[in-house]
Amino acid sequence: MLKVEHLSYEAEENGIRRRILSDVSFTVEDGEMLVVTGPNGGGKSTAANLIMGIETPSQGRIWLDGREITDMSIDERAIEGIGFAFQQPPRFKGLTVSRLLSLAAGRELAGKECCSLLKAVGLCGKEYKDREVDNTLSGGEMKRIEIATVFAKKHKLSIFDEPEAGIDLWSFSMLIKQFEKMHREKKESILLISHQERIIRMADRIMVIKDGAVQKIGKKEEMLPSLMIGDAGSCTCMQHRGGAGNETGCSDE
Ligand SMILES: Nc1ncnc2c1ncn2[C@@H]1O[C@H](COP(=O)(O)OP(=O)(O)OP(=O)(O)O)[C@@H](O)[C@H]1O
Repeated sequence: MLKVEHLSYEAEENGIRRRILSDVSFTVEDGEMLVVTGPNGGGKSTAANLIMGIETPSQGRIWLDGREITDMSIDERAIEGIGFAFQQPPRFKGLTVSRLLSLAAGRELAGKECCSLLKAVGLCGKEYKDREVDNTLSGGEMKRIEIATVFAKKHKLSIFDEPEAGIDLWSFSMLIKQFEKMHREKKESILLISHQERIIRMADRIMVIKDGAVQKIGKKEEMLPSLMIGDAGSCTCMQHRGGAGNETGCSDE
């Protein structure tokens, strides 16, 4: 279980300190899917970055399975069992996709394993596994490879920051199936940041972050009616309705 207590974050911009996140507390229970939504600039990614250790909180504490991780590095948190898919994934020139997946898995993956991870995100393994993780990959391809790196290993908590961003409808449908499978198996907790209705509807609980604070948190059934009429502070969750299912057309599994 993830427990976040009284998390605050301040950043300096042009010499002025600005409070980005203010007294945010919540939990993600074992096997639970918590979807975080809310208006742009509300502080969702900042909260995720603080959990992963990418940013340091000015106040507050974080625990994973009863162990405090607040002062741990990103690497230590990864070892503790947190997986993270960035909103804007970094690129690594000189590294192949299969090498990146092996690094993420923590062991050397066979070609077939790489192909099946890539297939799960709608990419043809044969075409992509030997490509470099550099600027030659499109934004959507990069995003899907990043998500595959999280699928490469079992975590206690997997965090996905707007997995839908830049992804076409067909690949999105495949992605949804993967999230549904993960959720059904309940082997790990999932924190998903999203504006997408289909993702929001998968949640056990929904949390709305607005103006750097938790505006609302509750069970999906209680939260959905107000979200769907835009009561959550111009929540944009109805913008992107997922498309029809499709396969990669890849025969390498
Ligand atoms: N290091 C920083 N320095 C200055 N401002 C920052 C910093 N990090 C975040 N911010 C600001 O904090 C606010 C929250 O940003 P954040 O990326 O967490 O929002 P978000 O809810 O994830 O938004 P979106 O839905 O658009 O992805 C934004 O106004 C952003 O510009």
